[in-house]
Amino acid sequence: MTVAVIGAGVAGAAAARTLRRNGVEPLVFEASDSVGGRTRTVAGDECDIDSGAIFLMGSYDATFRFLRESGHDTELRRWEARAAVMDEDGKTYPVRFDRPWTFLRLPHLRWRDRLRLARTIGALSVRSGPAPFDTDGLATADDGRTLAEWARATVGDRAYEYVVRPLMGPLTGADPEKISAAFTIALMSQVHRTRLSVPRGGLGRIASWLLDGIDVRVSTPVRSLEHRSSGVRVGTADESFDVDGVVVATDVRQARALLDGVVDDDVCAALDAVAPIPAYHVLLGYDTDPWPAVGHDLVVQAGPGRHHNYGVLLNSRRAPYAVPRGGQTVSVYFDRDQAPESDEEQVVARARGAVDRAFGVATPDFHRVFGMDVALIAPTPWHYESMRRARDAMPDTIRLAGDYLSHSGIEAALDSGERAARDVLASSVSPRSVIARDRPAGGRSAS
Ligand SMILES: Cc1cc2nc3c(=O)[nH]c(=O)nc-3n(C[C@H](O)[C@H](O)[C@H](O)COP(=O)(O)OP(=O)(O)OC[C@H]3O[C@@H](n4cnc5c(N)ncnc54)[C@H](O)[C@@H]3O)c2cc1C
Repeated sequence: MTVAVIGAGVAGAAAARTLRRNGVEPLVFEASDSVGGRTRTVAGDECDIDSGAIFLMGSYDATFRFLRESGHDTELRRWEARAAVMDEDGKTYPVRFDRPWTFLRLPHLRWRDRLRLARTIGALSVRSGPAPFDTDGLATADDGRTLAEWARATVGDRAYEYVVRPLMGPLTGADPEKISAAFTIALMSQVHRTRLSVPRGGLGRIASWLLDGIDVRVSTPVRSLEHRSSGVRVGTADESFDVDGVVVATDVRQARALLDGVVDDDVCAALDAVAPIPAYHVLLGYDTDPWPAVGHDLVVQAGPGRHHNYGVLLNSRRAPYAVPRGGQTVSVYFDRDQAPESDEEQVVARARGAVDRAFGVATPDFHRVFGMDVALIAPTPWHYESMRRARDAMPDTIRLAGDYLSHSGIEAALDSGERAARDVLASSVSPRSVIARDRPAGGRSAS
Protein backbone atom coordinates (compact mmCIF):
# COMPACT_ATOMS: atom_id res chain seq x y z
CA MET A 1 0.00 0.00 0.00
CA THR A 2 1.22 3.52 -0.76
CA VAL A 3 -0.05 6.63 0.97
CA ALA A 4 0.97 10.20 0.20
CA VAL A 5 1.07 12.83 2.91
CA ILE A 6 0.85 16.41 1.69
CA GLY A 7 2.49 18.82 4.11
CA ALA A 8 5.10 18.18 6.79
CA GLY A 9 3.79 20.37 9.58
CA VAL A 10 2.80 18.64 12.82
CA ALA A 11 -0.39 17.19 11.25
CA GLY A 12 1.44 15.69 8.28
CA ALA A 13 4.32 14.51 10.44
CA ALA A 14 1.92 12.76 12.81
CA ALA A 15 0.13 11.13 9.86
CA ALA A 16 3.44 9.96 8.41
CA ARG A 17 4.51 8.48 11.75
CA THR A 18 1.22 6.65 12.18
CA LEU A 19 1.46 5.19 8.68
CA ARG A 20 4.98 4.01 9.27
CA ARG A 21 4.13 2.41 12.59
CA ASN A 22 1.50 0.45 10.70
CA GLY A 23 3.95 -0.84 8.14
CA VAL A 24 3.25 1.69 5.37
CA GLU A 25 6.15 3.82 4.18
CA PRO A 26 4.61 7.26 3.50
CA LEU A 27 5.46 9.51 0.56
CA VAL A 28 5.72 12.90 2.24
CA PHE A 29 5.62 16.10 0.16
CA GLU A 30 6.51 19.44 1.69
CA ALA A 31 6.24 22.72 -0.21
CA SER A 32 8.83 24.66 1.76
CA ASP A 33 12.49 23.81 2.21
CA SER A 34 12.10 22.40 5.73
CA VAL A 35 9.58 20.61 7.93
CA GLY A 36 7.50 21.90 10.84
CA GLY A 37 5.11 24.35 9.16
CA ARG A 38 3.90 26.83 11.74
CA THR A 39 6.03 25.24 14.46
CA ARG A 40 9.25 25.84 12.57
CA THR A 41 12.26 26.91 14.65
CA VAL A 42 14.40 29.00 12.33
CA ALA A 43 18.16 29.25 12.76
CA GLY A 44 19.22 32.91 12.85
CA ASP A 45 22.64 34.56 13.04
CA GLU A 46 22.12 35.62 16.64
CA CYS A 47 19.83 32.87 17.97
CA ASP A 48 17.20 30.35 16.93
CA ILE A 49 13.66 31.65 16.58
CA ASP A 50 10.30 29.92 17.01
CA SER A 51 8.58 31.43 14.00
CA GLY A 52 5.08 30.34 15.11
CA ALA A 53 4.06 28.18 18.05
CA ILE A 54 5.33 29.12 21.50
CA PHE A 55 4.39 26.42 24.03
CA LEU A 56 2.64 23.13 24.76
CA MET A 57 -0.21 22.92 27.24
CA GLY A 58 -0.67 20.18 29.82
CA SER A 59 -3.98 19.22 28.21
CA TYR A 60 -2.32 18.13 24.94
CA ASP A 61 -3.09 14.42 25.45
CA ALA A 62 -2.11 13.07 22.02
CA THR A 63 1.05 15.18 21.95
CA PHE A 64 2.19 14.03 25.38
CA ARG A 65 1.36 10.40 24.52
CA PHE A 66 3.69 10.70 21.54
CA LEU A 67 6.39 12.46 23.57
CA ARG A 68 6.29 9.77 26.27
CA GLU A 69 6.29 6.89 23.76
CA SER A 70 9.25 8.35 21.91
CA GLY A 71 11.15 9.26 25.08
CA HIS A 72 11.25 12.95 24.18
CA ASP A 73 9.15 14.04 27.17
CA THR A 74 12.44 14.38 29.07
CA GLU A 75 13.46 17.12 26.63
CA LEU A 76 10.71 19.47 27.71
CA ARG A 77 11.31 22.49 29.87
CA ARG A 78 8.59 23.92 32.03
CA TRP A 79 7.70 27.56 31.39
CA GLU A 80 6.08 29.34 34.32
CA ALA A 81 4.63 32.08 32.11
CA ARG A 82 4.83 34.82 34.68
CA ALA A 83 2.70 37.48 33.09
CA ALA A 84 1.39 40.97 33.65
CA VAL A 85 -2.00 42.30 32.73
CA MET A 86 -1.80 45.83 31.34
CA ASP A 87 -4.93 47.89 31.87
CA GLU A 88 -6.24 50.78 29.80
CA ASP A 89 -4.13 53.24 31.85
CA GLY A 90 -0.93 51.34 31.01
CA LYS A 91 -0.54 49.99 34.58
CA THR A 92 0.61 46.37 34.93
CA TYR A 93 -0.48 43.73 37.45
CA PRO A 94 1.29 40.38 37.93
CA VAL A 95 -0.57 37.14 37.15
CA ARG A 96 0.45 33.58 36.25
CA PHE A 97 -0.69 32.41 32.85
CA ASP A 98 -0.38 28.79 33.89
CA ARG A 99 -2.44 29.52 37.05
CA PRO A 100 -5.47 31.39 35.76
CA TRP A 101 -6.94 31.78 39.25
CA THR A 102 -4.18 34.38 39.94
CA PHE A 103 -6.27 36.72 37.76
CA LEU A 104 -8.77 36.86 40.63
CA ARG A 105 -6.35 39.21 42.45
CA LEU A 106 -6.79 41.98 39.88
CA PRO A 107 -8.08 45.13 41.62
CA HIS A 108 -10.37 45.87 38.67
CA LEU A 109 -12.65 43.03 39.78
CA ARG A 110 -15.33 43.47 42.40
CA TRP A 111 -16.02 40.72 44.93
CA ARG A 112 -19.15 39.85 42.96
CA ASP A 113 -17.03 39.31 39.81
CA ARG A 114 -14.57 37.13 41.71
CA LEU A 115 -17.37 35.06 43.15
CA ARG A 116 -18.97 34.48 39.74
CA LEU A 117 -15.63 33.54 38.24
CA ALA A 118 -14.75 31.15 41.05
CA ARG A 119 -18.21 29.59 40.88
CA THR A 120 -17.99 29.17 37.11
CA ILE A 121 -14.53 27.58 37.21
CA GLY A 122 -15.63 25.33 40.08
CA ALA A 123 -18.75 24.21 38.21
CA LEU A 124 -16.84 23.59 34.99
CA SER A 125 -14.12 21.61 36.71
CA VAL A 126 -16.54 18.99 38.02
CA ARG A 127 -18.56 18.54 34.85
CA SER A 128 -17.71 16.02 32.16
CA GLY A 129 -17.39 18.06 29.00
CA PRO A 130 -15.41 17.48 25.82
CA ALA A 131 -11.62 17.66 25.69
CA PRO A 132 -10.49 21.03 24.26
CA PHE A 133 -9.36 19.60 20.90
CA ASP A 134 -11.98 16.93 20.33
CA THR A 135 -13.88 18.01 17.19
CA ASP A 136 -16.86 15.74 17.84
CA GLY A 137 -17.20 16.78 21.48
CA LEU A 138 -16.82 20.47 20.66
CA ALA A 139 -19.40 20.12 17.87
CA THR A 140 -21.89 18.71 20.38
CA ALA A 141 -21.08 21.29 23.05
CA ASP A 142 -21.22 24.33 20.72
CA ASP A 143 -24.56 26.06 21.29
CA GLY A 144 -23.95 28.90 18.84
CA ARG A 145 -22.83 31.43 21.42
CA THR A 146 -19.67 33.42 20.91
CA LEU A 147 -17.05 33.46 23.64
CA ALA A 148 -17.90 37.08 24.43
CA GLU A 149 -21.64 36.35 24.69
CA TRP A 150 -21.09 33.33 26.95
CA ALA A 151 -18.53 35.08 29.17
CA ARG A 152 -20.49 38.31 29.61
CA ALA A 153 -23.60 36.31 30.52
CA THR A 154 -21.79 33.86 32.81
CA VAL A 155 -19.12 35.85 34.63
CA GLY A 156 -20.11 39.44 33.82
CA ASP A 157 -18.62 42.27 31.77
CA ARG A 158 -15.70 43.08 34.06
CA ALA A 159 -14.53 39.50 34.43
CA TYR A 160 -14.81 39.17 30.66
CA GLU A 161 -12.71 42.29 29.99
CA TYR A 162 -10.05 41.73 32.66
CA VAL A 163 -9.82 37.93 32.85
CA VAL A 164 -11.40 35.95 30.01
CA ARG A 165 -10.33 38.23 27.18
CA PRO A 166 -6.68 38.74 28.23
CA LEU A 167 -6.36 35.04 29.05
CA MET A 168 -7.85 33.75 25.83
CA GLY A 169 -6.38 36.37 23.48
CA PRO A 170 -2.87 34.89 23.53
CA LEU A 171 -4.22 31.32 23.67
CA THR A 172 -6.50 31.65 20.64
CA GLY A 173 -5.17 34.69 18.77
CA ALA A 174 -8.79 35.31 17.85
CA ASP A 175 -11.46 37.90 18.54
CA PRO A 176 -13.69 36.62 21.40
CA GLU A 177 -16.61 38.48 19.83
CA LYS A 178 -16.36 36.12 16.86
CA ILE A 179 -15.30 32.69 18.07
CA SER A 180 -17.42 29.95 19.59
CA ALA A 181 -17.39 29.61 23.38
CA ALA A 182 -17.00 25.84 23.21
CA PHE A 183 -13.18 25.67 23.22
CA THR A 184 -12.78 28.08 26.13
CA ILE A 185 -15.37 26.23 28.20
CA ALA A 186 -13.59 22.94 27.52
CA LEU A 187 -10.24 24.49 28.44
CA MET A 188 -11.58 26.05 31.64
CA SER A 189 -12.98 22.71 32.71
CA GLN A 190 -9.38 21.42 32.64
CA VAL A 191 -7.94 24.46 34.33
CA HIS A 192 -5.76 22.30 36.60
CA ARG A 193 -3.90 21.10 33.46
CA THR A 194 -2.75 24.52 32.24
CA ARG A 195 0.94 23.74 32.86
CA LEU A 196 3.01 25.06 29.93
CA SER A 197 6.21 23.63 28.50
CA VAL A 198 8.65 24.10 25.65
CA PRO A 199 10.96 21.56 23.99
CA ARG A 200 14.62 22.38 24.58
CA GLY A 201 15.85 23.57 21.20
CA GLY A 202 12.50 24.82 20.00
CA LEU A 203 8.95 23.90 19.05
CA GLY A 204 10.25 22.77 15.67
CA ARG A 205 11.67 19.69 17.35
CA ILE A 206 8.23 18.13 17.57
CA ALA A 207 7.77 17.68 13.81
CA SER A 208 11.37 16.46 13.51
CA TRP A 209 10.81 13.90 16.26
CA LEU A 210 7.61 12.71 14.60
CA LEU A 211 9.42 12.36 11.28
CA ASP A 212 12.42 10.56 12.73
CA GLY A 213 13.75 8.26 9.99
CA ILE A 214 11.05 9.25 7.49
CA ASP A 215 12.13 10.67 4.15
CA VAL A 216 10.49 13.98 3.21
CA ARG A 217 10.48 15.48 -0.27
CA VAL A 218 11.06 19.10 0.67
CA SER A 219 10.60 22.00 -1.79
CA THR A 220 8.07 19.80 -3.57
CA PRO A 221 4.60 21.36 -3.46
CA VAL A 222 1.77 19.13 -4.56
CA ARG A 223 -0.14 20.92 -7.30
CA SER A 224 -2.98 18.55 -8.12
CA LEU A 225 -5.04 15.65 -6.86
CA GLU A 226 -7.11 13.38 -9.04
CA HIS A 227 -9.52 10.93 -7.48
CA ARG A 228 -9.53 7.74 -9.56
CA SER A 229 -11.55 4.58 -9.25
CA SER A 230 -8.55 2.68 -7.91
CA GLY A 231 -6.81 5.32 -5.88
CA VAL A 232 -5.54 8.86 -6.18
CA ARG A 233 -3.10 10.55 -8.55
CA VAL A 234 -0.89 13.12 -6.85
CA GLY A 235 0.80 15.68 -9.10
CA THR A 236 3.85 17.82 -8.40
CA ALA A 237 5.47 20.17 -10.92
CA ASP A 238 7.56 17.37 -12.39
CA GLU A 239 5.94 14.07 -11.59
CA SER A 240 2.76 12.30 -10.77
CA PHE A 241 2.28 9.42 -8.36
CA ASP A 242 -0.52 6.87 -8.25
CA VAL A 243 -1.18 6.01 -4.63
CA ASP A 244 -3.81 4.15 -2.62
CA GLY A 245 -4.56 6.98 -0.26
CA VAL A 246 -3.71 10.59 0.59
CA VAL A 247 -3.61 12.61 3.76
CA VAL A 248 -4.02 16.31 2.94
CA ALA A 249 -2.19 17.99 5.83
CA THR A 250 -1.78 21.55 4.64
CA ASP A 251 -3.36 24.68 6.08
CA VAL A 252 -7.04 25.15 5.32
CA ARG A 253 -6.58 27.45 2.32
CA GLN A 254 -4.14 25.13 0.57
CA ALA A 255 -6.36 22.14 1.32
CA ARG A 256 -9.33 23.93 -0.24
CA ALA A 257 -7.32 24.73 -3.38
CA LEU A 258 -6.09 21.14 -3.76
CA LEU A 259 -9.56 19.67 -3.27
CA ASP A 260 -11.28 21.88 -5.83
CA GLY A 261 -13.28 19.59 -8.11
CA VAL A 262 -11.98 16.52 -6.26
CA VAL A 263 -14.48 16.28 -3.40
CA ASP A 264 -18.13 17.22 -2.78
CA ASP A 265 -19.07 20.87 -3.07
CA ASP A 266 -20.29 20.71 0.53
CA VAL A 267 -16.80 19.95 1.76
CA CYS A 268 -15.37 22.80 -0.32
CA ALA A 269 -18.04 25.16 1.03
CA ALA A 270 -17.21 24.15 4.62
CA LEU A 271 -13.51 24.81 4.04
CA ASP A 272 -14.31 28.13 2.37
CA ALA A 273 -16.24 29.14 5.48
CA VAL A 274 -13.27 28.64 7.83
CA ALA A 275 -11.95 32.05 8.87
CA PRO A 276 -8.15 32.14 8.80
CA ILE A 277 -6.36 34.72 10.92
CA PRO A 278 -3.50 36.38 9.08
CA ALA A 279 -0.86 37.55 11.56
CA TYR A 280 2.55 39.04 12.06
CA HIS A 281 5.15 37.78 14.48
CA VAL A 282 7.79 40.45 14.92
CA LEU A 283 10.90 39.45 16.83
CA LEU A 284 13.03 42.29 18.20
CA GLY A 285 16.53 41.39 19.37
CA TYR A 286 18.88 43.14 21.81
CA ASP A 287 22.58 42.28 22.14
CA THR A 288 22.42 43.31 25.81
CA ASP A 289 19.30 42.58 27.84
CA PRO A 290 17.64 45.99 28.46
CA TRP A 291 15.39 44.55 31.18
CA PRO A 292 17.50 42.12 33.26
CA ALA A 293 15.43 42.64 36.41
CA VAL A 294 11.93 42.44 35.00
CA GLY A 295 9.86 39.82 36.82
CA HIS A 296 7.43 38.80 34.08
CA ASP A 297 7.79 37.37 30.57
CA LEU A 298 4.48 38.20 29.00
CA VAL A 299 2.35 41.34 28.91
CA VAL A 300 -1.29 41.08 27.85
CA GLN A 301 -3.75 43.90 27.42
CA ALA A 302 -6.98 44.02 29.40
CA GLY A 303 -9.99 46.25 29.76
CA PRO A 304 -12.55 47.55 27.32
CA GLY A 305 -11.59 48.86 23.89
CA ARG A 306 -9.56 47.48 21.06
CA HIS A 307 -6.56 45.32 21.89
CA HIS A 308 -3.84 45.72 19.33
CA ASN A 309 -1.76 42.64 19.99
CA TYR A 310 -2.15 39.17 21.46
CA GLY A 311 0.76 39.60 23.80
CA VAL A 312 4.32 40.86 24.11
CA LEU A 313 6.67 38.07 25.09
CA LEU A 314 10.21 38.16 26.50
CA ASN A 315 11.92 34.98 25.34
CA SER A 316 14.82 34.52 27.77
CA ARG A 317 13.04 32.38 30.37
CA ARG A 318 10.68 30.61 27.96
CA ALA A 319 13.29 29.71 25.38
CA PRO A 320 16.95 30.38 26.22
CA TYR A 321 17.90 29.16 22.70
CA ALA A 322 15.92 32.10 21.31
CA VAL A 323 18.10 34.85 22.77
CA PRO A 324 21.70 35.84 22.07
CA ARG A 325 24.10 35.22 24.98
CA GLY A 326 23.66 38.09 27.50
CA GLY A 327 20.95 39.59 25.31
CA GLN A 328 17.20 39.42 24.97
CA THR A 329 14.55 38.93 22.31
CA VAL A 330 10.94 40.01 22.44
CA SER A 331 8.17 38.60 20.29
CA VAL A 332 5.11 40.64 19.42
CA TYR A 333 2.13 38.95 17.76
CA PHE A 334 -0.69 40.81 16.11
CA ASP A 335 -3.54 40.27 13.74
CA ARG A 336 -2.69 41.60 10.29
CA ASP A 337 -6.14 43.15 10.01
CA GLN A 338 -5.31 45.30 13.02
CA ALA A 339 -2.06 46.41 11.40
CA PRO A 340 -2.96 46.97 7.78
CA GLU A 341 0.35 48.55 6.90
CA SER A 342 2.28 46.35 4.50
CA ASP A 343 5.57 48.16 4.83
CA GLU A 344 8.01 46.18 7.01
CA GLU A 345 9.33 49.33 8.67
CA GLN A 346 5.85 50.29 9.84
CA VAL A 347 5.17 46.80 11.12
CA VAL A 348 8.41 46.86 13.11
CA ALA A 349 7.59 50.34 14.41
CA ARG A 350 4.22 49.07 15.64
CA ALA A 351 5.93 46.17 17.42
CA ARG A 352 8.50 48.53 18.98
CA GLY A 353 5.70 50.71 20.29
CA ALA A 354 4.09 47.67 21.95
CA VAL A 355 7.41 46.60 23.52
CA ASP A 356 8.17 50.12 24.77
CA ARG A 357 4.78 50.24 26.48
CA ALA A 358 5.07 46.74 27.90
CA PHE A 359 8.67 46.66 29.15
CA GLY A 360 10.21 50.12 28.69
CA VAL A 361 11.93 51.96 25.85
CA ALA A 362 14.96 50.27 24.27
CA THR A 363 16.50 50.21 20.80
CA PRO A 364 16.68 46.77 19.18
CA ASP A 365 19.87 45.62 17.46
CA PHE A 366 18.10 43.28 15.02
CA HIS A 367 14.66 42.14 14.03
CA ARG A 368 12.80 39.47 12.05
CA VAL A 369 9.28 39.69 10.69
CA PHE A 370 7.19 36.59 9.99
CA GLY A 371 4.04 37.39 8.06
CA MET A 372 1.52 34.54 7.82
CA ASP A 373 -1.63 34.44 5.68
CA VAL A 374 -2.99 31.61 7.81
CA ALA A 375 -1.46 31.88 11.27
CA LEU A 376 -4.41 30.53 13.22
CA ILE A 377 -8.11 30.17 12.59
CA ALA A 378 -11.13 31.74 14.24
CA PRO A 379 -13.56 28.89 15.01
CA THR A 380 -16.84 30.76 14.73
CA PRO A 381 -20.04 29.24 16.18
CA TRP A 382 -20.87 25.92 14.45
CA HIS A 383 -17.31 25.64 13.11
CA TYR A 384 -16.71 22.31 14.86
CA GLU A 385 -19.91 20.77 13.50
CA SER A 386 -19.04 21.99 10.03
CA MET A 387 -15.56 20.45 10.28
CA ARG A 388 -16.94 17.19 11.63
CA ARG A 389 -19.20 16.93 8.59
CA ALA A 390 -16.46 17.92 6.14
CA ARG A 391 -14.08 15.39 7.65
CA ASP A 392 -16.67 12.61 7.54
CA ALA A 393 -17.78 13.46 3.99
CA MET A 394 -14.29 13.00 2.57
CA PRO A 395 -13.68 9.96 0.35
CA ASP A 396 -12.14 7.01 2.22
CA THR A 397 -8.93 7.42 0.24
CA ILE A 398 -8.45 11.16 0.75
CA ARG A 399 -8.49 12.29 4.36
CA LEU A 400 -8.04 15.70 5.90
CA ALA A 401 -5.59 16.55 8.67
CA GLY A 402 -4.80 19.95 10.10
CA ASP A 403 -5.31 22.21 13.07
CA TYR A 404 -8.44 23.80 11.58
CA LEU A 405 -10.40 20.56 12.00
CA SER A 406 -10.91 21.35 15.68
CA HIS A 407 -9.32 24.35 17.34
CA SER A 408 -5.94 25.69 16.17
CA GLY A 409 -2.86 24.36 17.90
CA ILE A 410 -0.27 21.63 17.95
CA GLU A 411 -2.57 19.17 19.71
CA ALA A 412 -5.32 19.70 17.12
CA ALA A 413 -2.82 19.16 14.31
CA LEU A 414 -1.18 16.08 15.81
CA ASP A 415 -4.41 14.39 16.78
CA SER A 416 -5.99 15.03 13.36
CA GLY A 417 -2.92 13.67 11.56
CA GLU A 418 -2.96 10.43 13.52
CA ARG A 419 -6.66 10.04 12.91
CA ALA A 420 -6.46 10.75 9.16
CA ALA A 421 -3.72 8.15 8.77
CA ARG A 422 -5.74 5.56 10.68
CA ASP A 423 -8.76 6.30 8.47
CA VAL A 424 -6.76 5.84 5.26
CA LEU A 425 -5.30 2.60 6.59
CA ALA A 426 -8.75 1.33 7.48
CA SER A 427 -9.97 2.07 3.96
CA SER A 428 -7.19 0.09 2.28
CA VAL A 429 -8.40 -2.87 0.29
CA SER A 430 -5.91 -3.52 -2.45
CA PRO A 431 -2.21 -2.99 -1.92
CA ARG A 432 -0.50 -1.09 -4.70
CA SER A 433 3.11 -0.22 -5.30
CA VAL A 434 3.92 3.35 -6.12
CA ILE A 435 4.27 4.34 -9.75
CA ALA A 436 6.24 7.52 -10.42
CA ARG A 437 5.35 8.87 -13.82
CA ASP A 438 7.06 11.31 -16.15
CA ARG A 439 10.34 11.58 -14.32
CA PRO A 440 12.06 8.96 -12.15
CA ALA A 441 12.94 11.17 -9.16
CA GLY A 442 12.28 14.67 -8.01
CA GLY A 443 12.50 17.04 -5.11
CA ARG A 444 15.15 17.19 -2.51
CA SER A 445 14.84 14.96 0.48
CA ALA A 446 15.25 15.61 4.16
CA SER A 447 14.59 13.28 7.01
C1 LIG B 1 2.31 32.98 15.80
C2 LIG B 1 1.73 31.64 16.16
C3 LIG B 1 1.75 31.22 17.48
C4 LIG B 1 1.21 29.96 17.81
N1 LIG B 1 1.31 29.54 19.10
C5 LIG B 1 0.94 28.28 19.40
C6 LIG B 1 1.22 27.74 20.69
O1 LIG B 1 1.83 28.38 21.54
N2 LIG B 1 0.83 26.46 20.95
C7 LIG B 1 0.18 25.71 20.01
O2 LIG B 1 -0.17 24.56 20.30
N3 LIG B 1 -0.07 26.19 18.78
C8 LIG B 1 0.31 27.44 18.46
N4 LIG B 1 0.12 27.92 17.19
C9 LIG B 1 -0.65 27.10 16.24
C10 LIG B 1 0.17 25.95 15.69
O3 LIG B 1 1.42 26.38 15.28
C11 LIG B 1 -0.60 25.36 14.50
O4 LIG B 1 -1.93 25.13 14.89
C12 LIG B 1 -0.02 24.03 14.03
O5 LIG B 1 1.37 24.11 13.94
C13 LIG B 1 -0.64 23.70 12.68
O6 LIG B 1 -0.06 22.53 12.18
P1 LIG B 1 -0.55 21.90 10.81
O7 LIG B 1 0.32 20.75 10.54
O8 LIG B 1 -2.02 21.69 10.87
O9 LIG B 1 -0.35 23.04 9.71
P2 LIG B 1 1.00 23.75 9.21
O10 LIG B 1 1.94 23.93 10.33
O11 LIG B 1 0.56 24.97 8.48
O12 LIG B 1 1.63 22.71 8.20
C14 LIG B 1 1.20 22.59 6.87
C15 LIG B 1 2.41 22.25 6.00
O13 LIG B 1 1.94 22.00 4.68
C16 LIG B 1 2.85 22.56 3.77
N5 LIG B 1 2.14 22.75 2.50
C17 LIG B 1 1.19 23.67 2.21
N6 LIG B 1 0.75 23.50 0.95
C18 LIG B 1 1.42 22.43 0.44
C19 LIG B 1 1.39 21.75 -0.81
N7 LIG B 1 0.59 22.15 -1.80
N8 LIG B 1 2.22 20.69 -0.99
C20 LIG B 1 3.05 20.28 0.01
N9 LIG B 1 3.11 20.90 1.20
C21 LIG B 1 2.30 21.95 1.43
C22 LIG B 1 3.29 23.85 4.45
O14 LIG B 1 4.50 24.33 3.91
C23 LIG B 1 3.41 23.39 5.90
O15 LIG B 1 4.70 22.91 6.19
C24 LIG B 1 0.65 29.15 16.82
C25 LIG B 1 0.65 29.58 15.48
C26 LIG B 1 1.19 30.79 15.16
C27 LIG B 1 1.22 31.21 13.72
